[in-house]
Amino acid sequence: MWRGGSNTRTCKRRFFSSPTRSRHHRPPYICRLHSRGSQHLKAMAEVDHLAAERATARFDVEEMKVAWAGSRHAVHVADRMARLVASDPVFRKDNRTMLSRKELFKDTLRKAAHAWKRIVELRLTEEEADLLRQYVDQPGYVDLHWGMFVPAIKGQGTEEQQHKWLPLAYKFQIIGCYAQTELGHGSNVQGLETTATFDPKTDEFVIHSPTLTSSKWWPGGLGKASTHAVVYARLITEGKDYGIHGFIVQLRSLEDHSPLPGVTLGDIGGKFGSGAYNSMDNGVLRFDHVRIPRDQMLMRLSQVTREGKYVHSNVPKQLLYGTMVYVRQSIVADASKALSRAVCIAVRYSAVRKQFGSQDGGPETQVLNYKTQQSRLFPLLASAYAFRFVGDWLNWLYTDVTQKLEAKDFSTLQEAHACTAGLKAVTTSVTADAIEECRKLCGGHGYLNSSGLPELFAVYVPACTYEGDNVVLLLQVARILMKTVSQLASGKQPVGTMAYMGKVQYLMQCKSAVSSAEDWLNPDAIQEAFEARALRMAVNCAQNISQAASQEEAAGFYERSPDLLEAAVAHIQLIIVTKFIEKVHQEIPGHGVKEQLQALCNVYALYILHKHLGDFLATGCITPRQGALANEQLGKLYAQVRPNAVALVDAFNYTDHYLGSVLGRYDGDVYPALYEEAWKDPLNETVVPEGYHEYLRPLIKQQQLKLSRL
Ligand SMILES: CCCCCCCCCCC/C=C/C(=O)SCCNC(=O)CCNC(=O)[C@H](O)C(C)(C)COP(=O)(O)OP(=O)(O)OC[C@H]1O[C@@H](n2cnc3c(N)ncnc32)[C@H](O)[C@@H]1OP(=O)(O)O
Ligand SMILES: Cc1cc2nc3c(=O)[nH]c(=O)nc-3n(C[C@H](O)[C@H](O)[C@H](O)COP(=O)(O)OP(=O)(O)OC[C@H]3O[C@@H](n4cnc5c(N)ncnc54)[C@H](O)[C@@H]3O)c2cc1C
Repeated sequence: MWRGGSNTRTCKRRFFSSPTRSRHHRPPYICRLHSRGSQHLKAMAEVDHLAAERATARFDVEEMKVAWAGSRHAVHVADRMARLVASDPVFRKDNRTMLSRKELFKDTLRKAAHAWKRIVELRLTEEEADLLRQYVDQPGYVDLHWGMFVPAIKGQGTEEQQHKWLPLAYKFQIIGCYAQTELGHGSNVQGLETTATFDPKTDEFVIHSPTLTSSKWWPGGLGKASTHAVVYARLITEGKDYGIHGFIVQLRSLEDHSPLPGVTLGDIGGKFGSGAYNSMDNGVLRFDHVRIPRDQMLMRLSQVTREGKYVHSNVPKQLLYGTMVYVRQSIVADASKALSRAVCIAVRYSAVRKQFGSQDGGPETQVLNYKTQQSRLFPLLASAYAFRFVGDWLNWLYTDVTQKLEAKDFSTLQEAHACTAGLKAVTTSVTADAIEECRKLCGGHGYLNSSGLPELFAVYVPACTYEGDNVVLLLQVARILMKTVSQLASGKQPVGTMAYMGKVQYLMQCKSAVSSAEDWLNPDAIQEAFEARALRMAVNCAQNISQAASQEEAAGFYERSPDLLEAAVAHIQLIIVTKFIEKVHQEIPGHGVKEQLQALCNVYALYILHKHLGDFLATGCITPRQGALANEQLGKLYAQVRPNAVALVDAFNYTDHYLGSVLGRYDGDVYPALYEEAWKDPLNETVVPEGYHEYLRPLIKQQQLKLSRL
């Protein structure tokens, strides 16, 4: 209903199975040991500046790739699609930040059309096509077409409507977007102002923008590309306002792309950063009494009859928000991709970059060997893995809930909302901050566009806002937490990710048994501390709300909202830690793979504990001494991660094309690439800059003249 270091054996398989593979898929250093193809390998090894790093890895990188991707099949498909994109000149993106907005938009249209052509020519499956688009790596109208327009019709359209509209969308005979947000309201969906008034005389809805603030504002793909939109508007029939509903509205002519009568359309203007999200035509849309047939109201959840009678099916009205739930779930999966890209760049570059001599006057130190660099970078590496696994779990939850909804079982709707909203908020906030941290970890060169990090940040950071502002979403989680706490007294057993709250008697008074740094390696110790912290924070909030506002619960919630945010974050961090622990408990094949994931899981959990030590201490879950022991163990774990760091990012299996970073190159040959890249800047097209004769020469001459007069 809602739908919308490697061993030689693996090296041999990789290398000889694919002799034409591109530079960024060079086999690991250890492959040099293999006799066949040794000349080729030797030539490559000469430029593999990270070879020594790869040789220190204590696990099977190929098997880690499988653990990361989810299956051998997933590695294989991703590898094929990534190489297909990387080898196609139309998909080049190294010049993107130097294009004007118009050039960039046209380039996006060209890439989207070419991607579609390749998808059709090669008869790619849906999975392959999704991956291909992902590796093209340029935000554009297709994201909204496939990511929101199609899912909205699938989730909210009747079978008849799906039958009519989906084939058109699947073949790109129409291009659609998701037009919900308005100039005046985004977070508050119930506050939207656009109206859809039923006219029984003509059996049509009249779509209208009554005020400036009711202009649709932000929808991606709306500005220039879309021919259709799912428009959210207040349904008015028989003089009554029935609130927000979805409607399929044609916006542009299918002949010449001009706006239809009564429709005003445009792009809302340039956005943060060069290149970046400016490839997307986020748009503005106004309606002046535009008429659409009645059957273009999405009628799966509720209907308007020919006579104008409103009928609501016997389903929760929140199903209207199903497309957002679907996309929030995808955004969580996407967070681990963005974070792992940034971390891959920062880890490789930190292994290449050297600063200051060693104590004994020997060679300079790799910056990756500085403990401060490790303590900033390795938690981010661990977070990338943590988000990857929680994203997989969330995808499972989403599929499970969808199946239940099909069977009219709505019991897990709240769980799906809380998990998608909360995980979307936490993973995107952490990822956005982490990309910026990776930029700083790369020093000055990280600030160059050619590092890939400024653009990655600029593209990623709106994820904290779109599909629900993160604060607004965390407050939704907090509300559900407060509801759950209030139900504990009545003996109602919480379920799903809230089940731990059922252990309230124990968790409210338990004391951690940790007495040595190693004790923090015990997953039960970690789990208990995180559960106790989350529950105690939630219970404290609930108590404060009831004490602070004896008159109104809503007023108390409002007063305590900053604390509630923190309680929601604690609950979501518990989910991430729990899912990572569960993952590590599974059977994981490959030499050393499980051990590495275990270490990363501990890094993730103990880093969060260290960062939020105040919460753990204030709620009395652990003592200051136990907090210090956790930090001590964290230091030991960083030392354990260090020799594996480069191989752990190699396991993401990203091509140099996808990374788009001279600092993150697979071969680590950073300096020639940086040097070469600089000369490509349009400013270097002429030796003497444009403007010299107008502005520089007269200035210099004027000063010279003044001096000569002295
Ligand atoms: C690899 C691919 C990756 C991504 C591909 C896609 C590309 C993405 C590009 C980005 C495009 C961006 C698109 C957009 O931004 S679209 C617009 C998104 N807008 C929002 O997210 C708006 C946020 N606001 C809301 O969701 C709601 O207004 C809000 C939930 C905040 C409040 O809603 P409302 O006022 O109606 O409700 P209440 O708070 O009073 O809650 C009432 C009850 O409903 C429950 N609830 C709320 N939401 C949901 C839901 N989604 N599902 C289920 N239940 C929900 C809530 O818990 C309350 O329950 P109770 O009554 O039991 O308390
Ligand atoms: C790049 C991008 C792409 C987008 N694409 C689309 C799209 O395709 N389709 C579409 O319909 N929309 C789209 N949007 C719009 C997006 O969904 C909204 O911007 C988003 O939901 C946030 O709403 P807002 O802008 O109204 O923020 P506001 O709600 O105005 O937020 C402003 C501030 O107020 C705070 N705030 C708001 N309410 C509360 C509250 N109750 N309690 C505490 N604090 C609060 C927020 O935390 C924030 O700090 C896009 C936005 C961006 C940036």
